Amino acid sequence: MTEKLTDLPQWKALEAHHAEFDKVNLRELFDTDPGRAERYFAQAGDLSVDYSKHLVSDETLRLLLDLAKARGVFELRDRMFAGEKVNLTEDRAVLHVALRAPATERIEVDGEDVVPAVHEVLHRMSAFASRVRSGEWTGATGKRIKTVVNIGIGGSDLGPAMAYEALRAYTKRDMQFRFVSNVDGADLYEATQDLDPEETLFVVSSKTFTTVETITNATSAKKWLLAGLGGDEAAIAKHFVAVSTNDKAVAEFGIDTENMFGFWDWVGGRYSYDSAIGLSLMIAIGPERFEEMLGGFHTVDQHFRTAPAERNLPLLMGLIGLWYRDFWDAQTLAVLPYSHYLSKFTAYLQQLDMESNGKSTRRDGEPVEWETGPIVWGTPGTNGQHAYYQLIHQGTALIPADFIGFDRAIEGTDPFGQQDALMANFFAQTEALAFGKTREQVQAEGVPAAQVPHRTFRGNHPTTTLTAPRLTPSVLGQLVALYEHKVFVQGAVWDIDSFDQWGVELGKVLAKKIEPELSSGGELHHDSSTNAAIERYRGDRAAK
Ligand SMILES: O=P(O)(O)OC[C@H]1O[C@](O)(CO)[C@@H](O)[C@@H]1O
Repeated sequence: MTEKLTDLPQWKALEAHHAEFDKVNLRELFDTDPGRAERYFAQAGDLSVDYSKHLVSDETLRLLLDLAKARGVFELRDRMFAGEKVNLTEDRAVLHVALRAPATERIEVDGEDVVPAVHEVLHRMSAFASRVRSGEWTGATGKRIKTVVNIGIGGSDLGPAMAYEALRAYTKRDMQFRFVSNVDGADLYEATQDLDPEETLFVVSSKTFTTVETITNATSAKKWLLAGLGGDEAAIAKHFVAVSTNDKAVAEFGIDTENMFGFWDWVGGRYSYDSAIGLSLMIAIGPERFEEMLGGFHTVDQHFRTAPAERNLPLLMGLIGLWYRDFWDAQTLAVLPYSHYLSKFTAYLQQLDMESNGKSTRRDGEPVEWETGPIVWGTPGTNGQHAYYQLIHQGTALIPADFIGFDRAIEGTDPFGQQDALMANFFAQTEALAFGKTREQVQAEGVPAAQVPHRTFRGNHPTTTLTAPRLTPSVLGQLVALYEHKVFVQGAVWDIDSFDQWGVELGKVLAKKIEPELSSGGELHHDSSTNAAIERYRGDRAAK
């Protein structure tokens, strides 16, 4: 059994440090330390991170790094990279890093080098994507494919959907890409109602190929296709491909395993969009761009693996997040990208972070006695500024926030030159959050006395300023890898298994039980609230 986190001297030192530090504010920290912005700055690949607007000092960082060392974060990192089974509860290796390893690298799982298989699948994906893009791959009636519909959910949807949106400027504009995830029939209906089945390709993405939502949507999509193509079952082979680790279930569903792109149980769903799960994305941006993206991931993998602790960005970001979560009782983390293309980035991070670190059981099965993963939320700036930033500035909660911005717009996407207006807000917000506006400053502006308290900003709200020259496929890969490894660092310190997700099971099992009850009219055996809610539903359902 590992030593309890809160019993460690390093933890206790941080508690004592926090008690002292609590009284310090960012104004003072900057006033008394002119070198702060320069010192609290690190880079990984194209990513620059200024963490000086955090409630940390040299001492805080030293103590946090001590904690990481005491917790064996580096050892666990090395074991992950070496293909050891660090996903304890599922007895699996955790090797998303192998998905972006160059062909020259060797990474073994159970004595077998997995890198050649990764590249073999990438080659098949590239060949297929190129055929669809060029029109060489046609539908059953000989028409070229104009729309690709990805059917998947969770990691089999959020990753490709987020990355498609992020890299939209690099996509093949004479094709359309849609992402269907919700078992609500409206999702598939809206995605297909204006499509021609002859020109539509479905990519059914599911690691397990048993996920109810995905199989339900894929079954309905098959009906839609067959209805549109005169019921010719042979057409399925030209309009359906699968991405999965489960070839048996793919074959049973009726998709030829020749048209299946595989991956492996050592790729977690939320860590999978750089595997074959990214097939629809690869069709959209092309194999070369996809490769650039993988290169970006790899750059940050290497950084995480080799950069010294004091400059190691995933480590620093993970530890600073933990500082707020465990010592300042900050319950949430806002991730605020100043890029319209990153509109789905925070939703993607929600699964990455919350499904990984939303745990309360230690690796040895005992309950944790400290806080674990934060609630991750946020939408792109500047929209959020006109909605919920009020609470960040003047509410009562402490909300650390990651601000993500770019020095230049993607070529051709800002024809009227609005990038400075966007980024002025980016810089303004982190400045306002950190330093606020004192009562004296407000008074000096001649504000009526009654309004002064309302127009005062206490400041001292911590933010990370993360920038890159431009949003490219490589930079997207770098960003995602940064957050993947940050989540890893936190899970390692918290002593939880960041790679299982048992918490999603109970609801799934109950839904399976309840679905037939909704139409059967039989006796119900739930609690009184659930029974009554189902009865009301049955009544309304019968009335329609
Ligand atoms: O790819 P699959 O097997 O359909 O799973 C989809 C998602 O469902 C989950 O298992 C959660 O229910 C996620 O971890 C996963 O990304």
